[in-house]
Amino acid sequence: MSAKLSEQAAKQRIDQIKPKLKKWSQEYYVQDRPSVEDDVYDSTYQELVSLETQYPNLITADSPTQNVGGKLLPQFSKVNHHIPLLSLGDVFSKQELDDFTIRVEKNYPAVKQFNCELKIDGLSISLRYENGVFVEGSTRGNGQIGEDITRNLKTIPSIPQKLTRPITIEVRGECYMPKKSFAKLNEERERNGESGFANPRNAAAGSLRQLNPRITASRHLSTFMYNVADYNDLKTNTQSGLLAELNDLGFNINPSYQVADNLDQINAYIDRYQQQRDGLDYGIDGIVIKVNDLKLQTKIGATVKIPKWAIAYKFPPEEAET
Ligand SMILES: NC(=O)c1cc2c(N)ncc(C(N)=O)c2s1
Repeated sequence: MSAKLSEQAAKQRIDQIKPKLKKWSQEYYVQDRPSVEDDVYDSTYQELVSLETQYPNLITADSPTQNVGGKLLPQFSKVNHHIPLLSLGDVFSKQELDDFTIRVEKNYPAVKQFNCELKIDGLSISLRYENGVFVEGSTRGNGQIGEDITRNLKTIPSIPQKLTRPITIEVRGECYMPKKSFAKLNEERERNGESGFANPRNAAAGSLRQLNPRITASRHLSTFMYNVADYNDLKTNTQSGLLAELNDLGFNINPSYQVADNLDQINAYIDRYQQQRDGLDYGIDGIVIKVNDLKLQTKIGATVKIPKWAIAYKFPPEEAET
């Protein structure tokens, strides 16, 4: 929490921050060409959240903290997410992570396990299946309304057109561009005199939000699925079991998830993947720690924007390549 500013100073700072975050958000979500690194956006956003928490009367409806994500591209028809795609609360230190797990276990003593998962640096997507058949896919958009990109998603090999069981389900995950594909794409674009994408996340977003599915198909995109909009048709009652069941249904699941019984195991997982991230063929910008029991997730619930049973531990920004 920043040092306590006077209300007037806080208002001045908030009035400085909001236009910056809106500009950066527009660049990031709509043009896929951000002018600042994620950690600059994240830390400025957290400063706004901290100031608005200190002075809730300074929160305005147009504040970036009051809506998730960017504008929708008018060329795509819209999809209403009946169960909103939430964002994630972020922590930037192990102390803050410790505070999160202690708070959850204090308020919900029944919590015994967390599930640790890699935070994939891609574009959030939602896939809807009816009786086991892929019927609709969309971007997160602002969490409530997304863009219908079904035709583009149908070109991605890791997205099953038909599940191994005829169930009706809505699954959420991340679409990403492998680092090797990103490097080849930028080499090709530069050979053709086009500007390269800033990073694999922007390349994935730019490739998914193409009007021509054939361009999407040429971009070697892949997916890792990790959440379900509702758990009705599933047999499992844990997050780790959910991932195994999604895998059995035919989805691509990131295999690096791990159940943790205590904070030491969570910290060991974080250290392991902070070291291994450069060797992965996909970008990760942190770790997602979730209460493992699905019924407890539901009991703990969410705010209007983020789940209270999960947190994202964000890695420090990678050293800029000299
Ligand atoms: N915004 C979100 O809720 C999430 C975003 C992400 C992400 N980018 N990568 C992995 C996970 C995960 N394993 O849950 C989540 S959850």
